[in-house]
Amino acid sequence: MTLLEARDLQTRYGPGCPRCVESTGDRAGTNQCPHCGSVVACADADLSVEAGEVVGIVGESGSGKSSLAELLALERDDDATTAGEVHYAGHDGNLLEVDYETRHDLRTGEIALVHQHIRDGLNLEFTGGGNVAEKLLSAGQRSYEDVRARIRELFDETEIPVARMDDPTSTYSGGMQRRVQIARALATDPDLVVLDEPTTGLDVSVQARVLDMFRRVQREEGVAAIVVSHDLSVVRLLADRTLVMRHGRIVESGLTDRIMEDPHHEYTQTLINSVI
Ligand SMILES: Nc1ncnc2c1ncn2[C@@H]1O[C@H](COP(=O)(O)OP(=O)(O)OP(=O)(O)O)[C@@H](O)[C@H]1O
Repeated sequence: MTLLEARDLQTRYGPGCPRCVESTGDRAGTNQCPHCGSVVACADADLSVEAGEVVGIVGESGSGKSSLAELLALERDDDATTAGEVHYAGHDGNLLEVDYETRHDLRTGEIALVHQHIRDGLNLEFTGGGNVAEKLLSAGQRSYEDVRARIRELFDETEIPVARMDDPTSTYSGGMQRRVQIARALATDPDLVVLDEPTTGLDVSVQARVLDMFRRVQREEGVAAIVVSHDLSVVRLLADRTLVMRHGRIVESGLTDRIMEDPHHEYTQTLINSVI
């Protein structure tokens, strides 16, 4: 079953002009319009995600991965002008055009975003449990006991010591903070989790443990995911299918194994050679 289908997604920063899209992208070798100076962070982006599937988005810094991921996670950036369509199973119409309440319901229920920067996703002054509780409360849960029980379950699942749930999140290690973000994202049993650079700021050994944990939970829960990373090894570990972005465009897509073994685009070949 197709969970999410996106067509012609576009995010632009700046005033824009009629030539922005044709003057940027892979062939133009830039994401900045030479006529008006706007940055076309992503354009012409089509993709779909099946239920339970993991789709990776990889590309160098500035290639537009976060911009695309934010559109897919229904995150609004007031600095940006956006266009395109996002359709989601069980909902009519284009989700980029729905009212605030519908967007809020989707984002506290079915679609969860794990931000690249911890501070965008967590309040470090709250306890670890409090960060997860906030999400449960905004999704309508009211019983104190049920909320505490769910937090314990989620801490267990994401391998955070339950005994630390009432400690301020600022006292957690980087790996634990990332786990709290994931626990918070999973709290309302979403169908889709968007992970933006899940390994940012973590040591290599901690990265591996967080990714292994996420892979296990993702499979056990059957939740679909979009994983954004500049690091091909992250996408290789998690993603069934991969999209490669450059200068704000998807330049290659396919099964992750195929992309790794037989990359078609010159840029993908360079990315792969740089990690081998
Ligand atoms: N608020 C903003 N104002 C102006 N330009 C922006 C803004 N946010 C992003 N951009 C530009 O949009 C382009 C795409 O940025 P984006 O963050 O989506 O890329 P990315 O591939 O996720 O990069 P990174 O891995 O470094 O986060 C970049 O050129 C960036 O400078």
